[in-house]
Amino acid sequence: MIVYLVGMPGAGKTSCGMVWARQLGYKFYDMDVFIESLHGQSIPALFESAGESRFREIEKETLRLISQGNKRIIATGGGTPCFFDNMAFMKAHGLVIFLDCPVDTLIQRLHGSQEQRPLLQHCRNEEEIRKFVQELYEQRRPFYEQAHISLQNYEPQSLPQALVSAIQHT
Ligand SMILES: Nc1ncnc2c1ncn2[C@@H]1O[C@H](COP(=O)(O)OP(=O)(O)O)[C@@H](O)[C@H]1O
Ligand SMILES: O=C(O)C1=C[C@@H](OP(=O)(O)O)[C@@H](O)[C@H](O)C1
Ligand SMILES: [Mg+2]
Repeated sequence: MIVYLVGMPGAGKTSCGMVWARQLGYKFYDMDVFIESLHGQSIPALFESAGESRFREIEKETLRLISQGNKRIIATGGGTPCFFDNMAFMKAHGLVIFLDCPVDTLIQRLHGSQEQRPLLQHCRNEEEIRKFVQELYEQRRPFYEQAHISLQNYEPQSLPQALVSAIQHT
């Protein structure tokens, strides 16, 4: 079983995926980290040098590359399910979990971590982050909602029962 975590930047895909994988005895892969080591560049540097559309192609290739094997949790990037046929691909290859985090929480978490997140680099203050994140969320929600399971009120410290049950039943 491959478990894909999808959701907005700051939703906790990376932090939850790492801990839940350990608790399940699964391997953990973070797509952004994988891309960074494969290309020897940070995500912001890759956006800068190659541009977003090339990044999306790399992301698509990487998704296919790490979707081999079993017992792994993959933390995707926030945009992964929204480009090409990535969502259909993930649904066909495993269990897709939407980490559905309130926009207010996202804004709190993203404020101050803009350097690592190229999409937010143009935002000059909290108000601009709010507007950008709200619009992005509205635009992406139709993709995220195609996930097999949506989770709210999750945290890294507690492995969601819905995830455990879904794994047991497949
Ligand atoms: N309950 C929580 N669940 C997930 N992340 C949390 C929580 N509380 C605080 N955080 C923090 O929010 C940030 C989430 O970022 P990250 O895991 O990188 O998200 P993503 O990979 O979805 O962009 C981290 O700094 C993490 O420490
Ligand atoms: O939302 C996006 O389009 C992106 C989210 C990032 O990952 P996180 O969701 O882990 O921040 C990273 O893949 C890249 O900066 C683009
Ligand atoms: Mg992440």
